[in-house]
Amino acid sequence: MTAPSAAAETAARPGLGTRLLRNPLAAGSSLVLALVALAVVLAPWIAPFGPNEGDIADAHQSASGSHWLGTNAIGGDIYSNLLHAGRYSLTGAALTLAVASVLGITAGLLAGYFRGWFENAATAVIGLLLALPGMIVLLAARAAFGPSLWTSMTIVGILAAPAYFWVVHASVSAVRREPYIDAARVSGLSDPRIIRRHVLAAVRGPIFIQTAAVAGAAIGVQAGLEFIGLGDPNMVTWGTMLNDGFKDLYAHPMLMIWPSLMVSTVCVAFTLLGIGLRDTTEGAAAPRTRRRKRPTPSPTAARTADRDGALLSVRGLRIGYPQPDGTVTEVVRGVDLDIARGQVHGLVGESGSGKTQTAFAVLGVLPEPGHITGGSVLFDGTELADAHERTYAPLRGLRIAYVPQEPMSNLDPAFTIGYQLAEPLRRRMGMSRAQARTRALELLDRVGIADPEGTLRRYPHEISGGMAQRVLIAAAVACDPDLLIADEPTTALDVTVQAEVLDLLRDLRAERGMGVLLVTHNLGVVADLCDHVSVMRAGEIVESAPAARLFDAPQHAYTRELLAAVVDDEGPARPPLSTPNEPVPREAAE
Ligand SMILES: Nc1ncnc2c1ncn2[C@@H]1O[C@H](COP(=O)(O)OP(=O)(O)OP(=O)(O)O)[C@@H](O)[C@H]1O
Repeated sequence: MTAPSAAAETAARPGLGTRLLRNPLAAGSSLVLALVALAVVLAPWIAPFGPNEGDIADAHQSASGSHWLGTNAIGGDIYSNLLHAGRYSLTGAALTLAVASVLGITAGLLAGYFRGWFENAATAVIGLLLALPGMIVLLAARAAFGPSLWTSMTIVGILAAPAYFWVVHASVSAVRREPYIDAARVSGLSDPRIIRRHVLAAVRGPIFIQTAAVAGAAIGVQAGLEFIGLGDPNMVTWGTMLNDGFKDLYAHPMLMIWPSLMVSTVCVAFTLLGIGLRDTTEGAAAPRTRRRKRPTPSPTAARTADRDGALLSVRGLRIGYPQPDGTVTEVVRGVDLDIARGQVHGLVGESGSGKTQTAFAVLGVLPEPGHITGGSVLFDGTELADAHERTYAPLRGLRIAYVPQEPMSNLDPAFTIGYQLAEPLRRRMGMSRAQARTRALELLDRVGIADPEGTLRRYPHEISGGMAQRVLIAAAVACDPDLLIADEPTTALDVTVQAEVLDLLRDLRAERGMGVLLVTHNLGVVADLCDHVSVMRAGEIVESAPAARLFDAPQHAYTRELLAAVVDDEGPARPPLSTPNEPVPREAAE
């Protein structure tokens, strides 16, 4: 990750409101909608006449000083009627929006985030709604409940819910795999909070755009329904005005033109607002798409006693992925490892050897449908291998922390660094806003960030990769964890920053006495930091030894192969890539 320019480092991203105002489409359409809304809200005060108030003797008058837009067939003032009608038309559209958004957004969020049976049930119901012939339903409702604007618009809202559902479901399905969502979960935040703060923030752009589209459609549909006579004839709306005007279309075309103009203006303004919103929100808080392992609870394993006082003791860990043909592919096969307090245990091996899967099993965030098929993961006396989320709740983010591989992807682009550091401190440690801020400043200072105050105010795209990794380390150690799991914490960084981050981890380990599980493919990093090393290949640990011994006298042929690849004056290099997942006999050492 290269550092952005200084300008980019200090540039503050304007808020959504400011960006909207800078977009001509969004600003212009918002202005038109605001004026219309203001005029209809103030109708009782600014309209010279009440709704349909008039004298039959004044019927069909042309525009004049007393009737600015003329009068209708019963002498009602058209200008006043337009304003009064707008109240009902806009309220009806708001009702449709409320019903559609509450149903569609809630169902889309829950189905996209939790999946499972709710997703199946929700998609079935949504499919059913899409299959319903809307007009028949509205006609049936009119027959059953009589002419009612509110009933019609509620039904239109229910029928419009799928529009929200699909947009939100698709966005949540994409964002739920983002590392920053995993990171939020690993830091101990609850699902409702992650949905509210991180998922909703990432999908709000599509929701805004959809809202503008549904609002415009609701106004149009409502006018159309009333125009064909499905509305309440006692209520003045733009649709009923169209219906009245149609009766005198040829003799008095203006009776139709004025309400048509209002309906068209509002619909077009909503559509343009949607386009402006799309231009404004896209690329701002849009999630980066990168498929990565996803969290899920883990099942099955035997309970055992605490082993030799180790902080973390893994025995015979097996992880499998069910296949469509009913078999289970095991990607980790019988891993044993122990980590004492204050010890850095390196887990090395080629890409795909199962290092990250092992780390995720300890964290209880294996991606679906992966699960632990055997073995035990004992953390400070608590068995985690078949643990429920309740068991993890007091551990993840508090006693077991995680530093991920790609710093940028693990920070939520929609929130400032300060918010992302302070939120877990407030939620998990019960700190006040001021205390969390002070602690966040201390942490940023501790991890070597030169301008903690400024950094707190920045968004992830305004800091460099090295700073982002420091921020994530600060977040991980914020709650003074007993065990830190760092997955390739320096891979995404350039060499100088790598060295600094390793120094930082070494210092923090010494200060806090944390046990550290360091997942890496880089033997240089292992040599620099680890007390003990386990070498993984094809889902198995082929050699495990104190670091000094492993480097001096490697026992296994594969370890020697790895070491041979890094004996280079240039420094550490990637280990060789043997065939992944090829089973290696444990006794293959020469
Ligand atoms: N979601 C998944 N579904 C099925 N198999 C998976 C999934 N995630 C990982 N695997 C498989 O598990 C094996 C181990 O993957 P893992 O990510 O633990 O490797 P790793 O040693 O951490 O590699 P790297 O250094 O490249 O991250 C690989 O063969 C991989 O294909």
